Parts: sequence; C-alpha cells; structure tokens
Amino acid sequence: MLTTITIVAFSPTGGTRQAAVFLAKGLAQHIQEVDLTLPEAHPLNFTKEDLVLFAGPVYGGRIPACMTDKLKKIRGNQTPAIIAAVYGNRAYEDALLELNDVVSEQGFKPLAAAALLAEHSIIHKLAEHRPDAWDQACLADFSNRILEKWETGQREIISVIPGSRPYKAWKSSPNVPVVSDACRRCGLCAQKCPVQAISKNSPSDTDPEKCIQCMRCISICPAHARSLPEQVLAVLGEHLQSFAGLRKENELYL
Ligand SMILES: Cc1cc2nc3c(=O)[nH]c(=O)nc-3n(C[C@H](O)[C@H](O)[C@H](O)COP(=O)(O)O)c2cc1C
Repeated sequence: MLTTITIVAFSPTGGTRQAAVFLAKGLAQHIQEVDLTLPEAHPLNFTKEDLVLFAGPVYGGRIPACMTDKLKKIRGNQTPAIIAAVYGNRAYEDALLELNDVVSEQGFKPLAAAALLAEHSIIHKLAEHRPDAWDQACLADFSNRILEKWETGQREIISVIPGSRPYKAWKSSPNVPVVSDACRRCGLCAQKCPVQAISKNSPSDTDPEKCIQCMRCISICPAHARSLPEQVLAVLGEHLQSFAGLRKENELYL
C-alpha cells in the first residue's frame, strides 16, 4: 500500500467519485480529494513523488469541456497518474483517450487507465446502483495489479487506450431543467452548479448557453423541485432503451 493518493474528480451526481474512491482505497492508506465539481478554479502543482487519480464522467463519449478547462490549471512534474472515465452503460468512446491526452499534456504520466461503470445520471435504469459490490471487488483486484506494477518501477501504460483522434464532436442540448412550485428558492442549486448556469436571485432561471445538463441541481435539490422536461426524458429513455438490459463490465488497462 502507498501512503497517500490524491483523487481529482469532476462528479456532479457522485457516481464518478464513488468509483474513484473504490479504486483509491486499494492503493493508499490516505485519500486526499480535489473536487473539480465546485464552481471555483483549482490551480495546483504536483511533484514526481505524488500519485494522482483523475476521474471524470463521460458525456456524449467525451470528457466534459468544463472539466478539461479545470484540468488545464493543474500541473504535474512527471507525476505518476491513474485515469478513469466513468460512464453510464452506453459507451465511453473517446473519453478515456481524451483524459489521457489532457493530463499528459499537463505533465502527468498515466500508468494505468480504467473505463468504469456508474449509474446513468439521467436515465437511472442504466447501470442502476453501480458501482456495486462486484465492481468494488474488481477495483480492489485492479489496485493490487497497479501496486505490483508500481513496485517493479514501471511507469507507463502498456496497453493501447481505446478511442480515436480527432475526438467525437460534442453535441450540446438546449434542454435545461424545469422548476416546479415546490422550489423554496434556497439557492443551493445556484451555489453548487459547476458552471454557474443558475441565477442566484431567481433559481428557476437556468442559462441554456451555460448549462451542461450534468443533473447536479436535480440530484441535490432538497425540495425535489427540479427535473428535465418529461418529453426529453421520454425521448432519451427510448434512445437508450437497448442499453438498459445489459451489464457492461469495467475495462482496465495497465
Ligand atoms: C450530459 C450527459 C451525457 C452523458 N453521456 C453519456 C455517454 O455518452 N455514455 C454513457 O455511457 N453515459 C453517459 N452519461 C452518463 C454518465 O456518464 C454517468 O452517469 C456518470 O457516472 C455520471 O457521473 P456523476 O455521477 O459523477 O455525475 C451521460 C450523462 C450526462 C449527464
């Protein structure tokens, strides 16, 4: 076991963080966390002696652009890293490769990579309740394999990471959450929105230009007043129907 690992994660509804914690627990006694989901920027520097686990959710086969922007404020100095793209049972496409490229550009040396499953934050029946006990066991085993590699002094990913360049084009959606009468205007959604898309004075106003549909405001609203429009959910549910009945497994690269 290593002494300390730092998780740097963007996790609007918690699935990405949960998967990262399962992996990190098998690697080090102490876990430090840098939460890129908070609206503030995080200029940070790491050294050769650190180990950093970068974890991001997959949106449309990519890493969210706002996460990439925040990663560009973090510098490594040949710092060993592990990368994880966490997706909701459809596909991760170019996200893991993109995460690899961004952190490498910032001075990190990825030595292991993983495409992990977590409950789909919009269509919850996909990968429902994951990561689960089986995922946890798989990640514990993967941690051991990473530690074995670490002890031999190898510091590079051997396998090819799936994905292609140029990355898949990101298609934005104009659909923002709708707000019901249950809203108490407490402002928590505006405070926690990673991209500051929600008006602090009028929380029912969400800027469609800024909103990334990350579902954070919906998942944290204490009054359950926010949701995606029913029609949007119906279309998306239909589109993703074929991924609901199957169980994809974590893909691990060393
Ligand atoms: C806007 C958006 C786009 C998504 N696109 C994909 C996708 O392309 N493939 C997939 O399998 N899951 C997709 N998902 C599901 C998320 O990748 C998955 O639920 C992830 O675990 C969410 O992370 P979080 O719980 O840390 O917010 C998407 C979710 C959102 C909100």
